[in-house]
Amino acid sequence: MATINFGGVLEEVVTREEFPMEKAREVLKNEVIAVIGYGVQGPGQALNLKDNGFNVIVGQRKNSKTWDKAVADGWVPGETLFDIEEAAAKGTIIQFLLSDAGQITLWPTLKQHLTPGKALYFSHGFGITYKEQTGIIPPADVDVILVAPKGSGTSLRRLFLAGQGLNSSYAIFQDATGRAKERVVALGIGVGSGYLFETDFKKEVFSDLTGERGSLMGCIQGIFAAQYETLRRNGHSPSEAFNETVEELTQSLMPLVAENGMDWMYANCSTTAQRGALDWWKKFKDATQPVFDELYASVAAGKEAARSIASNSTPDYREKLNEELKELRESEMWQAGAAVRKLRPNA
Ligand SMILES: NC(=O)c1ccc[n+]([C@@H]2O[C@H](COP(=O)([O-])OP(=O)(O)OC[C@H]3O[C@@H](n4cnc5c(N)ncnc54)[C@H](O)[C@@H]3O)[C@@H](O)[C@H]2O)c1
Ligand SMILES: CC(C)(O)[C@@H](O)C(=O)O
Ligand SMILES: [Mg+2]
Ligand SMILES: [Mg+2]
Repeated sequence: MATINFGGVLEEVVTREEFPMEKAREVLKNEVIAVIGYGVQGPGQALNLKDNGFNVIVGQRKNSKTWDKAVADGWVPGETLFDIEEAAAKGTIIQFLLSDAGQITLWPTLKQHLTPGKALYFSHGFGITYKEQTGIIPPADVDVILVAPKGSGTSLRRLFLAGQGLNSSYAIFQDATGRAKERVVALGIGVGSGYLFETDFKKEVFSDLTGERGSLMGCIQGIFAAQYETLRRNGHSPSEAFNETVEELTQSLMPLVAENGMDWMYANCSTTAQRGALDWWKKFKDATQPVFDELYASVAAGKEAARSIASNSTPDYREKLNEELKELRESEMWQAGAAVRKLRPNA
């Protein structure tokens, strides 16, 4: 563990220097890692583990699109690809990577395969933290661990293929074997994490649900839509409104923030822009703070979990989500975006 100062607060971080891939392979050399579910995280984690030299199998529903995707990705039926129950029976570490709602349906089946000494692995604190709603209560004689990549499974795989990594949170809920720590850290390194930040299941799910509903996904779309509408109402063309709301942010300014922070990005803009941004950011913070507080309270009360479980458990949940995504895609702002993307000089 390295002690690192985060803005004045000291935290322990696991690094690849102290826990290299060789050590991770040694720790897991006798394990069969069964990745259950092949949606977004499933492929990223399973393929990274396989390419890193771990013993991995995939469990997926037969006769499904994702089964075919797994075959196309190189998993071999009967050798490294099985139906869910068979994979769960074979695995000594079970990576439960169905959707959070799907985990509830599968739980009664899966728990029968959690024999003593196995490890149950999650990439989200959801199932365990909201146990009153999910019914996911593991037996006492298995390890219960978490590695949650802080980003999309798609990015986890892309960054791995680019020779980089994506940082993850890790947590131990239950250490039945005395090996939970080495297992979880080895898995974190194996799935392609760069650094591993310690947390617990509850903190992981509360922060993750807040982040994706907030600044990462929900809030960002809301702010884009509001600014775009203001510009359009005042007679600006769709291309001008989109460029000034989204394109410049993703193409020019966010890479500067990612590289060296907000003040660095500001410093690379005009003093006119700096004056305005420094004046206005606090107004935006004050306007949105009550919404963030409401959001966190809803997460902590289990209301976001209830909403997600109810809506993602209906037989047509995927079609319903796709309908709403289509509405977003077909809005003028994102249609303008599609046209703007085609005009990127490097495209
Ligand atoms: N998507 C991400 O990049 C991401 C990032 C970090 C953590 N996570 C967490 O990782 C886990 C997996 O997320 P995901 O986005 O990969 O999941 P997903 O929504 O893509 O679903 C994964 C698989 O579950 C299957 N599934 C859903 N309901 C099922 C059911 N009733 N029976 C059998 N299979 C069913 C789906 O067909 C799919 O193949 C979740 O706990 C999620 O919160 C996801
Ligand atoms: C990729 C995210 C948003 O970080 C993850 O939390 C998810 O739920 O997909
Ligand atoms: Mg999430
Ligand atoms: Mg997340």
